Amino acid sequence: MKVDLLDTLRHQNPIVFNISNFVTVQDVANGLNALGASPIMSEEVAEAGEMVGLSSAVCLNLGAFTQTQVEQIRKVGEVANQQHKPLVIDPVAVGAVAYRKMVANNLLTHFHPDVIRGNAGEIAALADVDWQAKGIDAGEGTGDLVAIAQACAQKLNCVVILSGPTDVITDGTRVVKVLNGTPLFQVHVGSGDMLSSIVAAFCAVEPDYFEAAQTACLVFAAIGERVAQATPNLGAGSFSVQLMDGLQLTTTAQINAIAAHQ
Ligand SMILES: Nc1ncnc2c1ncn2[C@@H]1O[C@H](COP(=O)(O)OP(=O)(O)OP(=O)(O)O)[C@@H](O)[C@H]1O
Ligand SMILES: Cc1ncsc1CCO
Ligand SMILES: [Mg+2]
Repeated sequence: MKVDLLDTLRHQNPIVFNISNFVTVQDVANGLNALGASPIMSEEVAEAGEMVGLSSAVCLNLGAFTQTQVEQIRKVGEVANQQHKPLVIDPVAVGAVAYRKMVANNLLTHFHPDVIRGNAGEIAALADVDWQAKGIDAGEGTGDLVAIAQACAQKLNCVVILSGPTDVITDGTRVVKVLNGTPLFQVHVGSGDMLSSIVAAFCAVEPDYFEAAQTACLVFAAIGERVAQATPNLGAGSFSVQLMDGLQLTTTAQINAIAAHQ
């Protein structure tokens, strides 16, 4: 696990272009900025080419799109592929809303993502595995999470992160699990969106996207775990503030000291 990539990221300060959702856009911008990347957002299809051109990675969040935004998402994904910029997709709630799954599957015929990051309900839906997703949350299922993540990665020929209490990262064959984290992530809407954009930031500084994805998961989960441990009785509001501080201030040595992965 290349935790030192965090120092590279902070040194390079890569621009990450995000199409975010209106619910969590502030978290995504500030999370990236606090960690050491440079976020930029846009809702205008006419500037898609320039936006991708100035960025070192792109993250497309499918959290709350209109039909106009779907056109923009498709254009940005196509341009990212043409310009060989790393492309991360966050398929929010595709397991809970049939329309979203149809839109996501259609988008995936127009461009190829390098990494897909979702919870169990979302990754199961993209892999066509039976699962009871609950809105934006993972929901419940009985399937083997590693097998589901691998099936999704093989089907879509990309790296897949199936996040949750344990994050599963796979390229379809190799599998790494990140065991760090805190249940407080679940009481802050947008934890997943932040992680997806941070995955893109690591892909900007590490061309092996399997490595970039696992490092992003470890860094994010370990920082959350560390801030949760540091303050007893932390609640949802203070956790999100402490998490921002942690993203900015946590060192690679502090992450290495608690890193738990297999
Ligand atoms: N119970 C838990 N214990 C430890 N870490 C967790 C737990 N649940 C989620 N996480 C961590 O929270 C982060 C976000 O993952 P999660 O699977 O919750 O995304 P999500 O469902 O898309 O979230 P969101 O609704 O915020 O978009 C990951 O770093 C993951 O490791
Ligand atoms: C709550 C919510 N609804 C659509 S997107 C979103 C934020 C989590 O992605
Ligand atoms: Mg999510």
